Amino acid sequence: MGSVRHFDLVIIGSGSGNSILDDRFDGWNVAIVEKGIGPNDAFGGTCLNVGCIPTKMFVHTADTASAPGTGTKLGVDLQLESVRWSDIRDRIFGRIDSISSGGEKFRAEGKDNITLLQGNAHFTGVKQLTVHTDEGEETITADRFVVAAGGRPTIPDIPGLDQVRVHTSDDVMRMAELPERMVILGTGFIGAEFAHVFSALGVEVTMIGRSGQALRAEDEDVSARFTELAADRWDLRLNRAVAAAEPAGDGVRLHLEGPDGAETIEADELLVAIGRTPNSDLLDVAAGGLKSAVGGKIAVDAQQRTSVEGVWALGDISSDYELKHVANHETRVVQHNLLNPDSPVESDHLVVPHAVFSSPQIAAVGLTEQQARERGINYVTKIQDYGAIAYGWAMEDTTGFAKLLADPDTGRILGAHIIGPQAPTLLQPIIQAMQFGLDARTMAHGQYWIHPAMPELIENALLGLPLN
Ligand SMILES: Cc1cc2nc3c(=O)[nH]c(=O)nc-3n(C[C@H](O)[C@H](O)[C@H](O)COP(=O)(O)OP(=O)(O)OC[C@H]3O[C@@H](n4cnc5c(N)ncnc54)[C@H](O)[C@@H]3O)c2cc1C
Ligand SMILES: NC(=O)c1ccc[n+]([C@@H]2O[C@H](COP(=O)([O-])OP(=O)(O)OC[C@H]3O[C@@H](n4cnc5c(N)ncnc54)[C@H](O)[C@@H]3O)[C@@H](O)[C@H]2O)c1
Repeated sequence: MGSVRHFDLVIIGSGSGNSILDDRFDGWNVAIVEKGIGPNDAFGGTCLNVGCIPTKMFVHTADTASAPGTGTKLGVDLQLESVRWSDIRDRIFGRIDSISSGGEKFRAEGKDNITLLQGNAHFTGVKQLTVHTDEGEETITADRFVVAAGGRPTIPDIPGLDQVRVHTSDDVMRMAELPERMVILGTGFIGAEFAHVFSALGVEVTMIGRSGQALRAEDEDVSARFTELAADRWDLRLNRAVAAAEPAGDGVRLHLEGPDGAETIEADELLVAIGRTPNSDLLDVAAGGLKSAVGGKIAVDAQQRTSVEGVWALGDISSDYELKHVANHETRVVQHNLLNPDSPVESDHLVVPHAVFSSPQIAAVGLTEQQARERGINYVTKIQDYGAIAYGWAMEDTTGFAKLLADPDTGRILGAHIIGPQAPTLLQPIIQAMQFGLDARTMAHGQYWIHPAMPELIENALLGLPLN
């Protein structure tokens, strides 16, 4: 081994890990290691480059393109004249790519005490990392490490898949042209969001799921409603296994096994969205002495400490949740614990919400009804339709609802599930109530609710809970 540079702190990953560094670290000698993500090897991690932010910019665009569908029932006939894909794509990435390259420049040149090492890294010992940069291989050590190396799209082992063009969320938003037909494998978050985006922009979408429901991790009523609506909008093939893939002209042909036997599907493009794999394998965390948890994630305690003293992990590589707001929270915990070793704090994962920005939107927090049942928890529910509140009449909504679960004796809110317009925004006051211990009765009666605004959905759901 040549000369080994030693740092006070090494951070692996420029997604959430990049937010650790502020002025309080000015006296520290820090290295941040990043291999680059997506087709352009970008700086700044998943959310900025290939995740939350571009997808939601596409979702908003898709919502706008869907306006004719919602206008008709209101008596407003609209027409979608054209979708300028390259303009949409370039507008979105014009904004994102410059933020990414600005962040990279700042990290590379902005502070004398921070070194940006660009390249693939893997552990070669406890608190020892080897980085493969363009200039060659460099081994570094540090007193403290933060592992924030995230995950990557999982590619299934399907015969013939290596012979066809496979898109993942990493590159599908940058396609040169919109295809006529797209097949999406997976009916989870990413499948549901991209099915909305591409179908709203005029692509014929076929969605393949291996179970009998789309978004099956959601509350059973929400998942059932979403599945029903998805089947109206897309060619939804459930209970299907993909037996093989092969090229078909310039596109792809999939051979499926389903309830009615064998079938084939052809499309111009294939998007695989069946979950994500933590990057702990590529990083060889075992060589660094880091213990793994279920699914290959790095095991951490409530302070985000790994099994090696002085090494923390956060975000997708260690968290049970693959959500940016969770990664951000864990980042703040690690930041505090680095700066205040004598008064460490713990991550709070008690009330973690999520949202799926499909059409309709979905947002949820707390227990699903199936979880409450399985755990033998005493609960009551109320399902409040959008169609039964004034703003729901204005929207002529006939499919959306909010479902609440609460403890019948104390009124404590146990879970909330919303499917319909602005679901994530409508959920936020419930998250607040659950986090700060506000019970359903006090929440419903103890404040004004703006009339006739959409949060009346929540007010009515709370009032309708059959509490003792
Ligand atoms: C399509 C999509 C949409 C999403 N939408 C949402 C959403 O709407 N809301 C939400 O809350 N969450 C969303 N997420 C999830 C969210 O993006 C992630 O939870 C979050 O970005 C994880 O952050 P992180 O810091 O843990 O990892 P990342 O941001 O993935 O950062 C890890 C970094 O480490 C680098 N790296 C990895 N291995 C190495 C190595 N060996 N050497 C050097 N560098 C390495 C990677 O290149 C990467 O830049 C979405 C995810 C996807 C894929
Ligand atoms: N709005 C958001 O917050 C948002 C958006 C996108 C992604 N994300 C995060 O990214 C993660 C990854 O998203 P995702 O949609 O890839 O994963 P997911 O876990 O949401 O869904 C994957 C789906 O693929 C299925 N599946 C797994 N293996 C399969 C196989 N071999 N063949 C067919 N189907 C298979 C699973 O049963 C599941 O239904 C999410 O779990 C989420 O945490 C969040």
